[in-house]
Amino acid sequence: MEVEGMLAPLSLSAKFEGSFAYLTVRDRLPTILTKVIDTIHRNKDNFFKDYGEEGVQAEKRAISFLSKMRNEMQTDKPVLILTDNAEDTETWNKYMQRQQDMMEDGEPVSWFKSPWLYMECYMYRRIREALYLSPPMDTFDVFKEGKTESFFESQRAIISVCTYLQELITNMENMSEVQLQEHFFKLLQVSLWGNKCDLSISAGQDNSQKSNPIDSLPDLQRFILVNDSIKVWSSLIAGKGCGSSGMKRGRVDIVLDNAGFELITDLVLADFLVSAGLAKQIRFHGKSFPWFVSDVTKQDFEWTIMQTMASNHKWMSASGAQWKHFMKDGTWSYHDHAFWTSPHEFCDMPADAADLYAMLQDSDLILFKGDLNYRKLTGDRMWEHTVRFNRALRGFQAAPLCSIRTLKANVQVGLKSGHAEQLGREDADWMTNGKYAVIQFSSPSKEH
Ligand SMILES: O=P(O)(O)OC[C@@]1(O)O[C@H](CO)[C@@H](O)[C@@H]1O
Ligand SMILES: [Mn+2]
Repeated sequence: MEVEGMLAPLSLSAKFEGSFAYLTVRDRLPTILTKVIDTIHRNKDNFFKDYGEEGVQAEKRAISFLSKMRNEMQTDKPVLILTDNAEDTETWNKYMQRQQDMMEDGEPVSWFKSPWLYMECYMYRRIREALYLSPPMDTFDVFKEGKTESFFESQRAIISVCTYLQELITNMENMSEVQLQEHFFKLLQVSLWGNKCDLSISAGQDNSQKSNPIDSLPDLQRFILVNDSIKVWSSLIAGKGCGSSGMKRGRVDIVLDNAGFELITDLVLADFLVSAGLAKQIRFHGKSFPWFVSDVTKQDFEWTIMQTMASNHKWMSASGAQWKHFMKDGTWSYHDHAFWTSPHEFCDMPADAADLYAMLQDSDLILFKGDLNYRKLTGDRMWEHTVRFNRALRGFQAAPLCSIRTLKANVQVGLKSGHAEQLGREDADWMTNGKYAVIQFSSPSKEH
């Protein structure tokens, strides 16, 4: 799928001392691991209550696996193959071989020498392995507490977006296309800024939404570096038209990122798309095991809808009830695939997850939420900032797609000449502090 004659730039890596990748592997990842160990330890009594002595042994075993990994990471030991014989174990081990083949002078793949994207994903897969090898703890979500807290701490913001949605739906019939478009732009931005609330960048510290998200939009506008909303709108309108001619069916795929407030903003956006007739079907894609601290799993997805329904706020519970209904009648569906919890760049998808690629190809629009998805779309590489987004996708063109992301890693393409330099002068951390954002669109019909 790679465009001929153009090599991809180097991967971001902790081998570049002082870089954000380096600081993440040196500081943030061990902090996250320590919190994971602490969470498991704090739940010891519960494991005993549920499983007796077997539960206590499992707790010890999991903690010992995780402490060992923390030590390997901090002393830059070679990365180990996975031994848990899960559905994706072989793929992961093959990927390690691929990385090994790319190492200079046959040096072993290791935490501080290999691509950051790979090593960070690998840490979450190893957490999974530690639990998998410690039954009956294999289904325990070490990040559940944090995700639940972040949901409850964003209650007021959740109520305000649900109220906004319900008022919008009540008045929708009399709205012109221009008015609908305006509301779409607003909800897309609410979903964009929802991405500030991830728990990986804050190493698990509270990062919930406190202010009214709709009121904050005008002040935040100037932090959106690229805003392709109008192109996203056009592709929705085009998808709608195709439905009647029997081509595509008004399908929108949302590749989810974080649970908590961000997930609510995605559900509100999805509800709006269906209620306004801009989409007939929404497919949500989540993770098949706990990932990057706050990412959505099936359990989180279902829990969030149930909690929203159970609220004693009228508009919040009405939203939850509507979402449950969408799930029940198939208008909405939830999917997971091992590829989303793999270390692959998305340009690998046609070769490494052909079934998922084929599924995405019948979408009218794919919305990729969050920073990690942007890193995987662009391969987490040191692209020049002026390189076009289409080029950085390196052939990943399943369908029209849009990345909605606050910047939390040193990769950003598609900027005008001079823009990155200006940002660098104003704010040295512009690429990693989550203050800036992009809504970046790419369509397969455009040349690379
Ligand atoms: O994908 P998300 O939730 O927007 O961000 C996840 C993330 O915060 O985790 C890493 C830090 O550990 C960052 O590089 C990355 O941006
Ligand atoms: Mn995330």
